[in-house]
Amino acid sequence: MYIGLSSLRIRTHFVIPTLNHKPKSSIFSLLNSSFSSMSYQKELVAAKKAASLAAKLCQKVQKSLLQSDVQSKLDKSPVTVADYGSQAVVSFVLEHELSAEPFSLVAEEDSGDLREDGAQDTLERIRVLVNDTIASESTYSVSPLSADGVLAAIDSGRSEGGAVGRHWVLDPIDGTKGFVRGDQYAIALALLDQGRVVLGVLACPNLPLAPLGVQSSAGQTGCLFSAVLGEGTYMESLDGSSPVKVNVSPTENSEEASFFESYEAAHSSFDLSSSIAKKLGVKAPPVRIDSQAKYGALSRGDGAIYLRFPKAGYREKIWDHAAGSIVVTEAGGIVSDAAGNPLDFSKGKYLDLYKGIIACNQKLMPALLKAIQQSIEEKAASL
Ligand SMILES: Nc1ncnc2c1ncn2[C@@H]1O[C@H](COP(=O)(O)O)[C@@H](OP(=O)(O)O)[C@H]1O
Ligand SMILES: [Mg+2]
Ligand SMILES: [Mg+2]
Ligand SMILES: [Mg+2]
Repeated sequence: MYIGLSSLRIRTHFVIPTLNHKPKSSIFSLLNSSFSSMSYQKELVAAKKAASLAAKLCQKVQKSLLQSDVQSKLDKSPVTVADYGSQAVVSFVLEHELSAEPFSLVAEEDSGDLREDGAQDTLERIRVLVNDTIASESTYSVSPLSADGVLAAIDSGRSEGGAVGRHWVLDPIDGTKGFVRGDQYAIALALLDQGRVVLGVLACPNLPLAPLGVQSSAGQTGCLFSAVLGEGTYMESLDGSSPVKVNVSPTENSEEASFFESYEAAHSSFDLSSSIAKKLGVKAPPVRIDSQAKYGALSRGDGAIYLRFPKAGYREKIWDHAAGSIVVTEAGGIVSDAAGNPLDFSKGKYLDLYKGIIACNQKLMPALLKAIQQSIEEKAASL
């Protein structure tokens, strides 16, 4: 359903059926039921194991990060030995655990820079990290990976994804800038089936188990979020605890809704989000944290809204949102572009979207879409 709002056609995404809120009969419910009859239990176990092991590697590196561990990619963004190591570990675990299935992985990193002259020491550091991490998992009795084996594991993430078949989608460290700063980051792994996200796992080693803003006595950190289509979202400790079901904030009152955005000002327009928050009457200041840890925190109701408005021309990648989006939708939330259109993960590595990405519960969405459109129009008029 669409409603006209100014010149833009806004999709009232809040009535588009999700598995939790499906109408009695529609093409969507038929589609959903055919997906929900499938079991992804084996894939879920493998994904949780892969993300948890990769998190171990990242935690070890973050504790004693060396200057030489951080490099710059061609686009000037940072990459570390932990990004590469995490990608190799996830790729190894998935292939090992799911060896009977065809394997396709769309992942952020590739081995190009590690094959350059002068990268041998960095590659050796990654090789040792990867082998130590795999050896720490007692169920694997495999011989250590060679440098070529590590490069091959990283490069098995070269798939383009798409609308046909199954594809894993991996961000080995989402929020590398946060990781380097010692702040939040996430290992984000999702599974696409026929272009749709059907499973997502987010390992957030620095996220407190207690809600943000609430001091727990133990102050334990390290959360693992997991979601399967139609089965809800669960959170457990990365150290191992029973998963608990989580839900997005139920608030209908936008004045009491706090919102998340990037820590990095270059990743999202803070001006736009501030104008939107003002229109909604939001009283709390923005909660700025790195990575898809924002989706995890939103899924358990720590805040009620996520706003992300990259600069014009920036193209969002599927690995930055696939796992986070299902973690939020299975917790009862909605994730869409700034016009209310659902995110389409079936088009390869990139997401085509209007202005940005937003998330909140169903009740807040109409007011949020209206505030966004008004703020965008005001900004355009002031230029
Ligand atoms: N100019 C830009 N605008 C929006 N996102 C950007 C960006 N430059 C990089 N990013 C993405 O923002 C991600 C981090 O998101 P956040 O701001 O929520 O922490 C990065 O993931 P990586 O750290 O995996 O490269 C990167 O993909
Ligand atoms: Mg990156
Ligand atoms: Mg990322
Ligand atoms: Mg990354």
